[in-house]
Amino acid sequence: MSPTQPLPLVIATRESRLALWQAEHVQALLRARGHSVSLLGMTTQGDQILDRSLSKVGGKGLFVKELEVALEEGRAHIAVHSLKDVPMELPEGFALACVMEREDPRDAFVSPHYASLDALPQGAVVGTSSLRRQVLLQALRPDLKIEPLRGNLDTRLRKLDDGQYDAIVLAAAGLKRLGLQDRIRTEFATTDMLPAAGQGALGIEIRSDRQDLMAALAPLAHQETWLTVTAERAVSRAMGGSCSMPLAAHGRLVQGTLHLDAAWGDPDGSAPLVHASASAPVATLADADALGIAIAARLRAGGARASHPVTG
Ligand SMILES: NCc1[nH]cc(CCC(=O)O)c1CC(=O)O
Repeated sequence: MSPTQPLPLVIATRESRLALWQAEHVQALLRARGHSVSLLGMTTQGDQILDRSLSKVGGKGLFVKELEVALEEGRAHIAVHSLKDVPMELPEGFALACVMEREDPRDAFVSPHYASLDALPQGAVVGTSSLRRQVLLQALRPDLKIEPLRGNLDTRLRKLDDGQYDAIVLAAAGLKRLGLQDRIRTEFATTDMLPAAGQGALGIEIRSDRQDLMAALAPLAHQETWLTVTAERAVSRAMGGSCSMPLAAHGRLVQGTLHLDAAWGDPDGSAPLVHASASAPVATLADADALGIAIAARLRAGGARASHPVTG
């Protein structure tokens, strides 16, 4: 029943449990469409450098570069990424073939002893290496001590269980995909912890000269998610997006109207974030991109900082 020619496909993937889950998820969907699909596991620099924050060593691209080399050399045909880790502009010669349906985009509060952020004692230690999470946590609870936390999901949970932190903040999506939803004590409201652009969504990257693959992957696309994350990523791109500044962007598509909230701040994370929101009817990726760019202009116009959200 496959509308396109069955293809032998190789998926390049990182070897963390979450990356493998995501690659196997895509493998199963493609197999169900008649393609024969194998996995090529690889380690990226992002997996190896665990002692420094990503913003200091080169950012998101560290998780995708080795996979792109495998695509370039023809050892693999597609790479499955957490969209949150994919740089806003792909290198020349690569394209996003599609974006798949989003898992829960929220951040999760994870702690062995405390039920929520509010339940943490004064001065408790919370682990996160994300500048966005750090600044948003500090806005909610200025007394908390934020400590760096790197590594894949299992590593981060182990460090929490070892007692190095009172609590950590993780994407709900990763925990749910790995069946670890029981570790979630509470999910943050997106109004308290505005998610990262693309959080919870998967993207499939290919070489842009492989239009034949585009056709095979098109059925895996989820149009609502694609529109939403395109707007979120446009904010990030227009703000010069990298993980060396705190940036959040979260969209919700309701009956054809995209409601987009965004926030950003200083690279040193010392000031409260500037917020902006806007809504517009969105039917195409170009519409979504334009809304993201408009919000970015508002964020810039918000000046260095504003304590109240700029809405409209
Ligand atoms: N930065 C690492 C990363 N990349 C994607 C996810 C989670 C899953 C997702 O957002 O799709 C995570 C872990 C986390 O932030 O807790």
